[in-house]
Amino acid sequence: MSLTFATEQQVAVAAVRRACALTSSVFNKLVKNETLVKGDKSPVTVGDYSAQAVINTILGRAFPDDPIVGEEDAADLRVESGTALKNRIVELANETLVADLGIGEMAEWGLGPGQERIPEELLDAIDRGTYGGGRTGRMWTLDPIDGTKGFLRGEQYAVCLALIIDSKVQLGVMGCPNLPVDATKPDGPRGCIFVAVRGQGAHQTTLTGADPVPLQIPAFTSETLNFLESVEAAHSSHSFNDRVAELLAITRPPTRMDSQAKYCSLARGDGAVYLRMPTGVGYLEKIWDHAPGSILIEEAGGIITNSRGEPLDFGLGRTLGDNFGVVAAGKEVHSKVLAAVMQANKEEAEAKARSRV
Ligand SMILES: Nc1ncnc2c1ncn2[C@@H]1O[C@H](COP(=O)(O)O)[C@@H](O)[C@H]1OP(=O)(O)O
Ligand SMILES: [Mg+2]
Ligand SMILES: [Mg+2]
Ligand SMILES: [Mg+2]
Repeated sequence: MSLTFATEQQVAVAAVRRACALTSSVFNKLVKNETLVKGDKSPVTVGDYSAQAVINTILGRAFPDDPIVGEEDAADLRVESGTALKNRIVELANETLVADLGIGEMAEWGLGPGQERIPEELLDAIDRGTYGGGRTGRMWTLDPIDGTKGFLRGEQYAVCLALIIDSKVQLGVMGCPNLPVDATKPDGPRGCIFVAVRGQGAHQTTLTGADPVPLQIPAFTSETLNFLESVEAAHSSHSFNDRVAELLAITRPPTRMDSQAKYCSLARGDGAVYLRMPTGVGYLEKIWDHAPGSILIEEAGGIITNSRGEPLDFGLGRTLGDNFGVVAAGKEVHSKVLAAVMQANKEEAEAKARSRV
């Protein structure tokens, strides 16, 4: 393991880039009967499974000893009723793995012509993602498609991969195939990869790895402040954000966007604050939904905490534990937002107490 994580970065970027090519092609070919419904009712597509198969295959070859905390598992593909889906996933994953080598890619990672896997190897690769996480050791965390709802709507989604060592995120790579390269040109070219390495900063490239641009969260004035928030009202409280915006006298409307693309947008200054407060249904946030985004924000000069001002804890297992939300912003803005979040929380608690008497 090198201290600069140069190889890890190269492998992670290659894995995310290939997965982005796959998910884009799945979207273009997507037909309804290729969408499964998982126990949690979230739309799980053929894209989730095949992207996880591709990324875990590459990680497994490059770093055979590293465990992976991934969102998906192959259980539904190992039963008779999953055969058609499995065949489609095997075909797509292999198509992606055997594509010609791109910039910085190596055949020894199992990439390039002639590197097809048998179905069992690909299902096992998906199941490399079942690691439970924990306080110590080196591990990857993967969300093959974050923002499945955005993906299915043809809007924002992200392929998200991070390396965690002893509970601390050291490397984050996110691919956003539908994100405009330049937010001021929404109709311009789309597709970006975001990379952050602990102590080495953050940058954005195109999906092919071209045109690297360093990322630094800019300063915002009270007139330019605005929020980035989920599209889905079930995923974070829109009304809470409205109250915080009111307390901060924010006049610009929030930008609603699915997935960790919100972290990417924040890191390059498209929006000023990412606020994600629980909706009160007991949902626990997963580490793969925040690990790469959190290092991107920190390396772009920002701060990310929960609503109590504490750092997110990536050492608790597959989840972040008790859900106190997420507050991410540039350094100066973060403290102001946190104070307003605490004020809005206090008001909510007081209103609840009043309704009880
Ligand atoms: N009740 C919930 N509260 C918060 N996040 C949720 C909830 N249900 C699902 N999610 C997760 O929110 C993330 C997307 O967030 P956003 O709406 O900001 O794009 C997804 O990872 C999604 O998980 P999943 O991938 O299992 O669907
Ligand atoms: Mg999901
Ligand atoms: Mg997710
Ligand atoms: Mg997902």
